[in-house]
Amino acid sequence: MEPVIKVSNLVQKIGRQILFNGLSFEVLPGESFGVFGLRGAGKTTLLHILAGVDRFKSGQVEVLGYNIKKSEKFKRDLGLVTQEKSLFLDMTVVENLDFMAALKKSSRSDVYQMIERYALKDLLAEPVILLAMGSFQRLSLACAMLNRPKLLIADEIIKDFDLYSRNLILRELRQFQAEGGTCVFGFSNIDFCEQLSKVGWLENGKLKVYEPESARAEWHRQIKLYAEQSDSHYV
Ligand SMILES: Nc1ncnc2c1ncn2[C@@H]1O[C@H](COP(=O)(O)OP(=O)(O)OP(=O)(O)O)[C@@H](O)[C@H]1O
Repeated sequence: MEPVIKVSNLVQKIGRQILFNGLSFEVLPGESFGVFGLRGAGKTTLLHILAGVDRFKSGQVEVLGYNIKKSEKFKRDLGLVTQEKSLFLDMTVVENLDFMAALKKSSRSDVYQMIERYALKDLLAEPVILLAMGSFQRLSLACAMLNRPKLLIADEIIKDFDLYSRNLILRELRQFQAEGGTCVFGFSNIDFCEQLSKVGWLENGKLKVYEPESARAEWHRQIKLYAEQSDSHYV
């Protein structure tokens, strides 16, 4: 099975800081790969490299069969949800969908399907800036899915928002994977492990791959160790 993502010896520097010191890993078709790490570990930077947004210092990155330094064709089959608000805030919901659909050469029926699937019908005339966080995230994912991608890259897709939006988004992600889609998520809440098939843990410039349950166990081990060390300072 050819990997959807193949990263070999990836090095990234920001100023003098070495953020990635030779990362190598693969993501297989249909996998749900979560990139985990503490604040500033480089989750967003790694996702942006995989999406072809950020340049990188050295190493090789292949996405959907393309060396991303040589070809941008992989972007046709990519859906992206970034961490910061990445819709047009001063346009309405339907204007965002229409504009994204035009860029991605999606059909009218794709737009209608997204409106239906992401329960956006009653929000079409709303300016995006007025949307509640859950609705905003439903629209972000709908826009990312307009081109029927093979690979979804999404940074902190589940946030602290309403349960309806959370359940709808998780349902759609499961459906996407059931149809053969591959996902890469950036996440910082360990409970998100439930949604994943693999976890890539970023720490000190390296990435270690865990089964989700082992990542959760490692997180709780570190928390316990940290609490014990903090307690011993006060003895
Ligand atoms: N454009 C930039 N200029 C300078 N420093 C940057 C830039 N982008 C990222 N950094 C630094 O690189 C490091 C990694 O940032 P990144 O946002 O990728 O981490 P993260 O794991 O996603 O963090 P968070 O959980 O806070 O989102 C941080 O130290 C950040 O300050």
